Parts: sequence; structure tokens; C-alpha cells
Amino acid sequence: MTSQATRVLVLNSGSSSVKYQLLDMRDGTRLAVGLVERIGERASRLVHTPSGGGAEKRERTERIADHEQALKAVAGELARDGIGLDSPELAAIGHRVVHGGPEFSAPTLIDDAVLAEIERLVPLAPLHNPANITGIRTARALRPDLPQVAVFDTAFHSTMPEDAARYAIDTGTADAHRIRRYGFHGTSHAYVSRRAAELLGRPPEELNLIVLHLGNGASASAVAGGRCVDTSMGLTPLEGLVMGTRSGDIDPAVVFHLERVAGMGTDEIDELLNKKSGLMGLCGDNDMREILRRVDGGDAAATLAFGIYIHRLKKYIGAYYAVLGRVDAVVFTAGVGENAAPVRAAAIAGLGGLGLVVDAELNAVRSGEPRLVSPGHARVAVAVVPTDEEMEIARGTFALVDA
Ligand SMILES: Nc1ncnc2c1ncn2[C@@H]1O[C@H](COP(=O)(O)OP(=O)(O)O)[C@@H](O)[C@H]1O
Ligand SMILES: CC(=O)OP(=O)(O)O
Ligand SMILES: [Mg+2]
Repeated sequence: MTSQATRVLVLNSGSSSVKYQLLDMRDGTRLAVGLVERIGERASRLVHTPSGGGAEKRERTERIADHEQALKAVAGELARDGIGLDSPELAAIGHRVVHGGPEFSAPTLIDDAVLAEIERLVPLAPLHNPANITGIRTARALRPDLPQVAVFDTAFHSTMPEDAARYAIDTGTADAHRIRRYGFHGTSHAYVSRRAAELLGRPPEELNLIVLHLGNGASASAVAGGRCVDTSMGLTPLEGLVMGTRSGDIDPAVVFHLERVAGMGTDEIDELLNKKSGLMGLCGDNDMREILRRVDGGDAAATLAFGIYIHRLKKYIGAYYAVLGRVDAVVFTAGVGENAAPVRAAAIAGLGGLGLVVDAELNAVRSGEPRLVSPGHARVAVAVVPTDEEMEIARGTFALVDA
């Protein structure tokens, strides 16, 4: 790596999309942000926004057959702005990898052995890891000489004590199959915990936080002194909160019942719980904006879906309050947490006895900045802190290659 190589390209490859950012780690400048979506469909879409210099957003709709073609299209857009993959200023490519299993608890330089291990973990994250692997393979083919770094969703949660990480099932079976709670969205929980400490003007080591990452996938975590002590997702990203299309917590016997009584197969049940449940399963919509519109219009299914979503969220706030013993702040983040004021208000409503109160006026403010939504006199702060998983991945990547 040359001394002027300070840029990191971050790739967050999903099953049918690639989100990317090019960052300069000298000062955290964002040089480009973009998204390729509907990969494999007839009309895929690429949106590329070069930052600074008043450059215009560019948008294209065309067929992009696979992740390899998507990455080549991204490389083409970056090259057009003179910041292509061949630039000597590029230090590394950082990849979001969702499941790191028991092996990976820190950003890791990718070689053949690491890639093989990430592949071995596919059964534990069938929706996520395969896309991450394709992203890595393609990026390696485009720039074989460049360091490629994997940053794992599970890493931040590796500090969970065994009491929180173990399921109460037969230990031999659990160990033989690596069955335990791993947790996800870790880069978000880590980044948001740090930014929340800055907002509160206190060192992270002194703080107990409940972080609520509410996006399409959603998870809660209890963070004590900057370390995760419990989180709501488990072996896979299916456990915990009600999500856009995932059920979150259910009695595992529901699965046996569906097999024995409803005659459903394992793959069918997997698809039901991961893709046809949650808000989508309850009311036919997974976009919180649409659900809030329907609730306002008095729609009964949307109102029930919202109620179930909020009830589960409250249960986790209460549970993590008890796990932590003392809470300094409850922090909302991700698409729903950052933007949906009614979700924040409803989740905190009635928790005055725990010192949790939301100020209606502060909660209604729309802003991209970290901010408090609790009144000045509140015993426990309630905050909104926009997440930035790409920046956290870039930090982890650059720290490794710059060492
Ligand atoms: N203004 C808004 N009000 C309510 N919900 C919103 C708003 N903007 C975005 N969202 C919600 O955020 C969700 C996406 O969150 P995001 O963190 O981007 O998810 P992911 O990264 O999992 O795709 C959408 O499903 C949408 O419901
Ligand atoms: C792990 C996970 O649930 O990720 P996402 O929210 O991006 O689906
Ligand atoms: Mg997300």
C-alpha cells in the first residue's frame, strides 16, 4: 500500500442489491454513494451519487444479470468520476459479511481460507452470506492485488456472556452444530453506541445503552460500557423483534405444528417465517411509511400489525432494562428508528415509571443529526442516532490495512 492510499470502497451486497460507498479515511469524506437494486430482474436500477463539487446524481435502468455485472457497472461509474478501482489512492475494499460464526470477532483480511470459512457459514445465514461471497469473489477478480477485508455483523456481539449467548438445549447437540446466539447488525450497534456517547458527552465506558436498530431487519441490543451484553437476534437474523417480513420470536413448536398438522415442508416454513411474516404477513405491507398511513386511515389490519410490532419492542426495552440494571439512554436507529416518530412515541409510551419519556415536539423534529427526543429533566435519555454501517465497515477495514 502506498502512503497516499487512504480510500476504502465499502460493499454491502444483499440478495438482489449492492449498496456501496467510497470513503477517504483521512477525514471521512464520502466520495461516492450508490446502490444497484433488482439485480437479475429485467429492469435493474443503478443510482450513483458522486459527492462534493455539486456533481449530479446519475440513474440508469437496465438489465443487470448478476452481482458480477453489478460490480462492474459500479466500477464503471467510479471510473467516470476519476475515482475508479485502478486508483493508487484505493487502500482496500471492505465487505459487509453478515455471519462470522464463532471464528470471526474482528475485521479480517480475506484469503482463500477465510473465504472458505465464510462459505461454510452459509447454512446459518442463507439469505445474506451467499450475496456477500459473490461480492468478495467479484471484487477480488477485479483487483487481485488489493487487500479485501471482511467486516462481520456478528463481531460486536461476540462479547456476550454465555448466559445470554447460549440456548437452553442439550449442550452436546448445541456444540456439535455451533448452535448459539450470534447476533447481527453489529457494525450498526457499535457505531451507534459510540455516537450516542458523543451526543451524551460521556465516555462509552461509563454508559449503559439500549440500542434499537429498526430497519427492514430489526434488532435490539444491551450495551454496557461499550460492550454488547445481550442482543435480540440469535443463531440467524430471524429471532427477536417483529421485522418487515420476519416473524421474530415465536414458539419453536409452531414449526413442528406446521410440519405435522399443516403438512408444510422445511423450506416452505423457512420462507414463511423469513419472507412472508412480520409486518408483511400481518397486514400485507412491510414499509412502515405505508403502515402509518393506513393506521391514520383507521385500517384494522395495519393497526393490529403496528400494535404487535410495538408490543414486542416494549418487551425488549423492559428485558434489557433488567439485564443492564441501570440505563442511561434508549437509542433509536435505522430507517424506521430514525424516521418514524410515531414508532418511537408508541414504544416509549407508558414507560415513565422506568424514567423513560418522549417530548412530543422534540420527537417530531426531522433531522439527519444525532439528537435527544426526551425532555431535559428525564431520568433516562431517549435519543435518535442515524446509523452509518458503511463508515463503520470502512473504519474497521482501514484500521487493518493501515496497521
Ligand atoms: N419516513 C419514514 N417513516 C417511516 N418509516 C420509514 C421512513 N423512511 C424509511 N422508513 C422505513 O425504513 C425501512 C428501511 O430501513 P433501512 O434501515 O433502510 O433497512 P434495510 O437496511 O434493512 O433495508 C423501510 O422499510 C421503511 O419502512
Ligand atoms: C442481518 C440482517 O438482518 O440484515 P438486514 O437488516 O440488512 O436484512
Ligand atoms: Mg440495514
